Amino acid sequence: MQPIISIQQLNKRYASGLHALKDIDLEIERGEIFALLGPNGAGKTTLISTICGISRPSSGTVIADGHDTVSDYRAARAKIGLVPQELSTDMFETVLATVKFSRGLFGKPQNDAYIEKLLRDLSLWDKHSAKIMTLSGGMKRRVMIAKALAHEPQILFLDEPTAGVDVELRRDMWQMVRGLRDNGVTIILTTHYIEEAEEMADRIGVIRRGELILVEDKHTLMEKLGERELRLQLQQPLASIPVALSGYPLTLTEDGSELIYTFDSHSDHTGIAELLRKLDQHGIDFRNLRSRESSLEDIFVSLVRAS
Ligand SMILES: Nc1ncnc2c1ncn2[C@@H]1O[C@H](COP(=O)(O)OP(=O)(O)OP(=O)(O)O)[C@@H](O)[C@H]1O
Repeated sequence: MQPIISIQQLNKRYASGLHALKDIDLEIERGEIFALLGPNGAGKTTLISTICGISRPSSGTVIADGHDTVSDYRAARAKIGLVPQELSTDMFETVLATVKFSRGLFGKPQNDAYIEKLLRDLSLWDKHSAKIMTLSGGMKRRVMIAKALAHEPQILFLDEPTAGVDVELRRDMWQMVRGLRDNGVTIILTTHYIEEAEEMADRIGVIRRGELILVEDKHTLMEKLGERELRLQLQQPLASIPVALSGYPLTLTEDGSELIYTFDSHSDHTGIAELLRKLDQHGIDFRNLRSRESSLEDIFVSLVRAS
């Protein structure tokens, strides 16, 4: 299948001289949820703005559903819905008028049935005649999504969709985004909440200092880079790791109460049995043993830290 977005050798230099995007190559598959991760200032918003045609590339091309985002801007933009980080709308307007107006901006004929379905899908229909200023923060965010989808785009960009939102609302948002994907919308989101990417994304892209350093299927990424950790809660705290154990990948917690052993989850030989024997030989008793797999967060932190 043809990718819905195809980005080739994309570069963006700001007037200040800052090289914000460096030789980005990326294809987004139709119908996927793609999460773009990166530390502050990595270039996520710049990448989204450039794909959406809001910011012009310095070089390279972006094709959105068959249309070049520079030479065929209007057609490309019509395929895209963008939910920006900041709430940006007329707070005195009603929900329905706001969403209808957005559709009109793209020259689409009025379609009351579509707008009603959209508002119902986003649990906003009850509020269609309410002024936006009277809505809760979560509802305002939904209105921003309804606005972005008013012209029936195939692609939806969500820039930090749940920043500052409480856990419950975040889960609602996730469910709603999945619902949109099930209706055939391709979704690209940026997030600081790694948990969000872990929960939602089919694929993950990591951007660091303007470079896309990794694009991978989420499960493959977690399998490939994941490590397991064994934590041994000691009966007696240790002041330091005994010399006899210095050859093992062990760390001691600051208070000396836990030994942490890290091992490759795919290796046939974990070395755990041998480690436990050694501990026994040296009279190190433990009262509890827990194992944990590294999360996407651990993987992400190690990726962006590596220089
Ligand atoms: N209009 C602009 N002019 C000059 N530099 C800019 C402009 N917009 C962004 N930058 C710079 O480009 C770099 C990338 O910024 P961008 O906002 O794309 O990062 P981000 O990954 O979205 O960050 P955050 O997670 O903080 O939102 C930063 O160094 C930023 O200061």
